[in-house]
Amino acid sequence: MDLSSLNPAQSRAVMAVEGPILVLAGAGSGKTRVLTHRIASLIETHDIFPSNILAITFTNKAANEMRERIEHLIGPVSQQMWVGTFHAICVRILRRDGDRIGFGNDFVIYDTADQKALLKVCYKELGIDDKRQPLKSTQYKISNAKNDMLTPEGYEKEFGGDFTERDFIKLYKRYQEKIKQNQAMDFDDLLLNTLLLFKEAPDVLAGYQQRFRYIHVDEYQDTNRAQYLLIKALAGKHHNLFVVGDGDQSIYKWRGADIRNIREFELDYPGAQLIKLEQNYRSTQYILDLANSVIKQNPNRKDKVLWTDRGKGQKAKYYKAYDERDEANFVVRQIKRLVREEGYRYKDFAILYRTNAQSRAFEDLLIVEQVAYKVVGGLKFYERKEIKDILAYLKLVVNPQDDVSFQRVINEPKRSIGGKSIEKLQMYAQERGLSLLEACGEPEAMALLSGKARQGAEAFYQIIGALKAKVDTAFVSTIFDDLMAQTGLITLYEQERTIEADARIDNIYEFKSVIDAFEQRNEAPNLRDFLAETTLRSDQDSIEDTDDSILLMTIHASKGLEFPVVFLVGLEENLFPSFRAADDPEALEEERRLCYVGITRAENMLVISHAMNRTQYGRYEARFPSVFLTEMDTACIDGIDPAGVEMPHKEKPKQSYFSIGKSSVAASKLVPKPMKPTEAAQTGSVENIDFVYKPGAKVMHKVFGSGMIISVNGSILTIAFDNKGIKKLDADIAPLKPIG
Ligand SMILES: Nc1ncnc2c1ncn2[C@@H]1O[C@H](COP(=O)(O)OP(=O)(O)OP(=O)(O)O)[C@@H](O)[C@H]1O
Ligand SMILES: [Mg+2]
Repeated sequence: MDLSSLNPAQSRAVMAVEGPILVLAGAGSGKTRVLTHRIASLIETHDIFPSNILAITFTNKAANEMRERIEHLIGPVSQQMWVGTFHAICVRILRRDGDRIGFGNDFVIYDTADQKALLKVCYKELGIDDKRQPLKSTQYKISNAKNDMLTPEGYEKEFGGDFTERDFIKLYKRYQEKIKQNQAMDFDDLLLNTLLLFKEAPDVLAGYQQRFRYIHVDEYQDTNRAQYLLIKALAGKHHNLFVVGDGDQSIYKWRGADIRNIREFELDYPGAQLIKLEQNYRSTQYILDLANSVIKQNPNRKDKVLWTDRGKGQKAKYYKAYDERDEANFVVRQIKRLVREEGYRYKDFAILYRTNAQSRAFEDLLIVEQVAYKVVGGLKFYERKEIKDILAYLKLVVNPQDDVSFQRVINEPKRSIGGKSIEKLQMYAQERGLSLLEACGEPEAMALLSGKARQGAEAFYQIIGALKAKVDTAFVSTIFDDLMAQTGLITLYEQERTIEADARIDNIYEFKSVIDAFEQRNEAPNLRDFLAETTLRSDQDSIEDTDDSILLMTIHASKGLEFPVVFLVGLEENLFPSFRAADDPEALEEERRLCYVGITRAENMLVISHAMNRTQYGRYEARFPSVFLTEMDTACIDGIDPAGVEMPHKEKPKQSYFSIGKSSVAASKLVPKPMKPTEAAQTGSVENIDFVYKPGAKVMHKVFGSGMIISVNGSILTIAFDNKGIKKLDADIAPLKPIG
């Protein structure tokens, strides 16, 4: 093992083999790197079998990187090593041994959208009004209960006395019954059921304890209770547990992460070695000092030393924007300049923001400017309708019990099966303990449906049946091709001849290439594993190294990553820190840690900005600069007034703020149409400004180029394109931008 690329403290961590070890260190000090090196060293120097090693990472991207690096070092035997996220590891365990707690290895995994669909059914059946008990909050509460290891019964015991909890308890119970009936698990169930398995089947646990002699966990500060218990169980025999983390980067408290797990590691694992790393290899000194000036405002933390020999570097740049469009304009102008003058590539830049909705202003401009960009975790590929439809078909092929998937696609494409028919099927199925798909195989049930619906249901049953027969022998790609041929999904979209349908077809082909890649990567590719992998895909996975694109993402999604240049935008009160932190000191501390994470992603250059006015939830209003700006050490920032940050002003910016070269966004042609804050707005995924298009206005289309609007009918625009003739497009979906 070559240790020359590690500093003494890092080498110590790599060479400490037995017993519990905690590496506690600030951002960019090489924690993840040490973890990877240690695994390689176990195999290379200490002759540990790869199959005795478990490594838990925070994202699938990190897992793949680790696997690749280790494969590079030791070759294909690394395949026997288990590397993955908590969820992926649990899936693997449950597929092998879930039968011991009543799960076949065919169970499907429900993502948040599936969860929502299932909850809707529960609301309906129980007659509970979602205005009184909002669906989103139920979803959140169920997840929290599960992270705290509370089953519906456990929850009832604890909180049943409180009448305001009554509806929630009913919903949680019904939800859990149904999910079990469907042979499904949501993300939290994966952890919970693994723990349950270990409790019910101690021999199974003993087997894994024996197998995983060396256990590793990255980003330990963000583990929740269930994850903590899982590690504790697995490490229960050999106690060779190697965890790395940084209390200052704990940013998932709202999802149940418990910072005590890291603080009390030495109590939980007596005799633990503590190793601290102090040299930072990522950033220059100004950036580190700036990060430190913010995080040191948090009470109850141990101050850490972090130094770098990369030199002082450049001070952070500061920009006070007039509004969010001016902010975007500034950022894009800077990026273009740096590419032009300093030899940066687009992929060297990351724009980090607090909420997803903020990406919109940047996207607007980047499209007009024709600069390649990627929104990480924004509009997720796997959340698009056509992809979810295909996934639902495939899930149903694997698991005929999956009623949620059945309802999603039974009438997609149209098979004349409406709500009434489904209700009839449901009644029939319920009485006999069948799934909806199974009911379609019963002549008696079919007799209940009208002629057309019956034909549709029978055809559907046949399609799924024929595919199911191939599941164990055929390639995933063959099953996919068959599915397309039998359902005619692509053909139908082709007949639509709209841009949206074309985009959907593109996405379906893109999906096919996902399958191809999966088959190339795996020795024995099968549909079950493929579905597990796609459902567990995390936000960071959409980043591809080869892309030369600017990356846009939330600070949460940037954890563990690094970029040569970082733009940290929207440093405003009630945005960053979030309005939720207004009168909650603990929430404010978490926001501050998030700010620390954001700053420490930067290698060479950091640019911070805020806007004096912003449209949020449809209202254009004056904004106050973030408290974090006032905490930052001004000696590390260029262009900021050391006397403090000024309050908002309302003067108009110079015209140049709005224009970059020829293709400027003409602010005057756009009439903002206020939108109500929706449920989605709270999760940050809503686009908060919408534009009214008028006849006569010029627009730019991503594919067709420039054109002029001839008429407007609702959201349907008729546009005469300069080179592509006249087309009708839906303003809500088409990749269109107004141009001046
Ligand atoms: N000894 C070293 N020599 C050279 N480069 C190093 C060394 N240690 C770490 N690095 C580099 O420093 C950067 C940061 O390392 P790494 O991502 O492992 O830090 P981290 O502590 O995990 O950061 P974070 O807290 O953000 O997850 C990486 O580019 C890594 O390759
Ligand atoms: Mg790391």
